[in-house]
Amino acid sequence: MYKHRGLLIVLSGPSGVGKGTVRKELFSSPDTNYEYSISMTTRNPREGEVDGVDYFFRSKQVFEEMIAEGKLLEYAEYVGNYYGTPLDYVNATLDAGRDVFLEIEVVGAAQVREKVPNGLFIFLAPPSLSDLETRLIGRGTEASDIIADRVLKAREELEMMHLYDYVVENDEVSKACDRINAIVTAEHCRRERVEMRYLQMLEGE
Ligand SMILES: Nc1ncnc2c1ncn2[C@@H]1O[C@H](COP(=O)(O)OP(=O)(O)OP(=O)(O)O)[C@@H](O)[C@H]1O
Ligand SMILES: Nc1nc2c(ncn2[C@@H]2O[C@H](COP(=O)(O)O)[C@@H](O)[C@H]2O)c(=O)[nH]1
Repeated sequence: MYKHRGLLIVLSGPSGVGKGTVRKELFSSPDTNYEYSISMTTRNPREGEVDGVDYFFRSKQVFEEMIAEGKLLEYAEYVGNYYGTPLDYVNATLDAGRDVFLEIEVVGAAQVREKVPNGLFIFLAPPSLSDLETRLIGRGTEASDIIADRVLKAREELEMMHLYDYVVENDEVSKACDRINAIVTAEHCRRERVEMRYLQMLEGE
C-alpha cells in the first residue's frame, strides 16, 4: 500500500555562512512545519550551548560506536571533530509523514544525497568569501587559527554548490528564510501533484 512520507530538507554550506542563524529564524516562526534533527558531535559545547538542544555532545568513543552500529544517517569529520545525524529520529519522523530539516556540512550532505536521493538539497551561499570571514570573526567563537582553517575549507565547500537542487544567498537572514520557505512550498506542490497522479493511476488499474 502507498504510504506518504515526509520530505527530508538538507541545508548545507560553509561554516559561518549563517546556516544556524537561518535555521533558528525559520524555526522561530509558528508557520514552520518541519522538525529539526539534532546532530551528534564530539566537539565541546560553546558557551550557552545545551546538550540535547543544540547538539548531542558525546565522546569520540560513543560516536565511533554509533558509526560501527550503523546508527548514523551520515557523518563527517570536520576540523578535528565528528558530526553526524542520528538515523532513528529521521526515519521515525519521515515515516510519520512529517518533514525533517538537517543543517549539516557538505561531506555529510553528499552522503545523504546517496541514501535519500529524493531529499531537497539547499546550499546556503555567502555574498562573498570576505563576508564569510567577517561573519566567522564577528561570531567570536573560534580562535584565529581555527577561523583560518574554516575559511580555507570554505573554498572547497563552495565548489560543491553545483551538486545541490537550489543555491540560496544569505545576504539578509529574513530574505534567505523567505527563499527557503518558497522552495519548500514549491517542492510540496510538485510532490503532491506526482503523488496524486500516481494514486489516480493505481485506482484506474
Ligand atoms: N545574513 C547575514 N548577514 C550578516 N551576518 C550574518 C548573516 N547570517 C548570519 N550572520 C552572522 O554570521 C555569523 C555566523 O553565523 P552562523 O553561526 O549561523 O553560521 P553557520 O553557517 O551556522 O556556522 P557553522 O557552520 O560554523 O555552525 C553569526 O555571527 C551570525 O550572526
Ligand atoms: N555532516 C554533518 N555536519 C554537521 C552536523 N551538524 C552540524 N554540522 C556542521 O558542522 C560544521 C561545524 O559546526 P559547528 O557547530 O562546530 O560550527 C557546520 O558546517 C555544521 O553545519 C551533522 O550532523 N553532520
